[in-house]
Amino acid sequence: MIEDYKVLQITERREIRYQVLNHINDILHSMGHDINEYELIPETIWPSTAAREANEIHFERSIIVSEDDILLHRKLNKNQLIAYNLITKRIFSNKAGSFFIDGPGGTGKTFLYRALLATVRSMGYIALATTTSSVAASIFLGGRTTHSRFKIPIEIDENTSCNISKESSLAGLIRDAKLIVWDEVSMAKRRMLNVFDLLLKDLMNTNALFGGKVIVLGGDFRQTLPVVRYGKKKISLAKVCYILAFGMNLKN
Ligand SMILES: Nc1ncnc2c1ncn2[C@@H]1O[C@H](COP(=O)(O)OP(=O)(O)OP(=O)(O)O)[C@@H](O)[C@H]1O
Repeated sequence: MIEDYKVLQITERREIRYQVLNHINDILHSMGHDINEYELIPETIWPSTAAREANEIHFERSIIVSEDDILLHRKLNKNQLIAYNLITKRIFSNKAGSFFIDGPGGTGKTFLYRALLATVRSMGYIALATTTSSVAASIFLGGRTTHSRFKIPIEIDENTSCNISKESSLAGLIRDAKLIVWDEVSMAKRRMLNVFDLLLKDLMNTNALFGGKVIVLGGDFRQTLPVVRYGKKKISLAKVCYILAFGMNLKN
């Protein structure tokens, strides 16, 4: 490998060594490892952005669901079970579906998402868990902010699009996802929904809402429901999503 780098006319030995270690680290990252964990070299090698992404994708594709989570669906209450059955039916019949779990904090939304994610993942499929805020993202296994998972810029305007190439492994992961959960959607800018919708349409090569995927949005929209651009019109999510209202507080 060192000889390969010499061809690139890098003359300094230290720089060649550094480039080679970086390259090895990138390969290890694609397999879910990091060169520093082996304690073979004194310096710390930081992974490149591409390697970090490869590592995350490896993680998403190999999530192991705990026994407890696999059994969560058996504990669902009546409202949660109705939602769970409707959503899983769409997922496993390969049909599109947009659902909106509408409920204030403490009404069992997260519990339902965890049951759905566990069911899909335990069958070897990809399910992506995202939330608008980073604090909430940490509740889920593999949880990420929606901005970071779909590379949606923080500052968005009419012309914003996501920074994901169609050929990238991240695009492949999103295309493969049987389920995408986005909690706290009520805290996101409305335009973010449009950008998300356009990304999925583009990746799935279709004009169907959210690329024809099964999408579970959640949040508390007592006063307003967000709008999303559908074709050329802007329409309320209430018109295109199956709304499932959770009302009873389950805390304590
Ligand atoms: N079916 C259930 N069986 C047992 N406990 C449940 C069930 N559903 C929810 N809970 C519990 O009720 C509490 C509130 O549920 P959960 O966190 O899912 O609500 P939430 O709507 O997501 O609220 P928040 O937005 O504040 O997180 C949690 O402690 C959760 O473990």
